[in-house]
Amino acid sequence: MKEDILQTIIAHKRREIEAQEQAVSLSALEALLDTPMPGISMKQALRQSPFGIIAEFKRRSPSKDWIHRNAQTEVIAPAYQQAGASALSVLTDEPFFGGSLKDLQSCRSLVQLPLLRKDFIISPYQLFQAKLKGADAVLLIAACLTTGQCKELAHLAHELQMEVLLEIHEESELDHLNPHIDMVGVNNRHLGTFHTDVSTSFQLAKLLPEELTRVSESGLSQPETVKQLREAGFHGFLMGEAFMKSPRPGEALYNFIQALQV
Ligand SMILES: O=P(O)(O)OC[C@@H](O)[C@@H](O)c1c[nH]c2ccccc12
Repeated sequence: MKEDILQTIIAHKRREIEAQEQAVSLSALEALLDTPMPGISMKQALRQSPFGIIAEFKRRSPSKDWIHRNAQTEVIAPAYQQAGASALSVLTDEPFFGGSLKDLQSCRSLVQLPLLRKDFIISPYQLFQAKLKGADAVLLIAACLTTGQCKELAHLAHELQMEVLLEIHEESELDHLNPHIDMVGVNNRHLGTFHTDVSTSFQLAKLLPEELTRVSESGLSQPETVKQLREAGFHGFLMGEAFMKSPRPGEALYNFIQALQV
């Protein structure tokens, strides 16, 4: 039987949060935060850009292993901004993606773009961490949450002045939509099996609510595909590996944006 990697990651995540909470309690974390101030709007940035690329900082993944082992935020984040990214997605999961909250915090000090905390968020604790480290938006993955949990977390994210990107992979997960969702992302990769197919986005496009900012995620590498997705109604395009596998991800993004213009 194929092991479902998502279950493994979530089990790990629960233990990780438990340990973190033991070191610094939720109320201690809350006390560190003054009245939350609005962040930089990711949905606005995506709507305003003719390109809408959300460039991801990702060192490794369970499906590809190491993509860019020694990647440094100090080099890549400013280069992404310079190249024309609309927002940055920063993986903060350590064991499976080689990221950290430090990476997020570092990116905050380096760029003025909206930052998405990309992790497997299952607890309010992680939302406080995200805000404290400078996130403007958080990812909530429908496959990891009940509709009730999703609503509670999205509501808290808004209270903390962060926007919410809800990730879905199939039509049935649209039941996770609630009034606190700002953006809906269609992940072309199934998180359990890693199978990636861009037609997932094209198929779900017609079912996504008009008022939400729409993002297509994963497995994107061709400018032509991104152009077609835009025509299908998407505003944002979350891309990691296509750039990170290059020794100079900023340059790879620059070239990609050039190609979108022809
Ligand atoms: O590297 P890619 O194929 O361009 O994919 C980026 C991003 O969509 C992917 O990293 C991702 C989408 N949803 C996730 C949830 C958790 C971790 C990672 C992801």
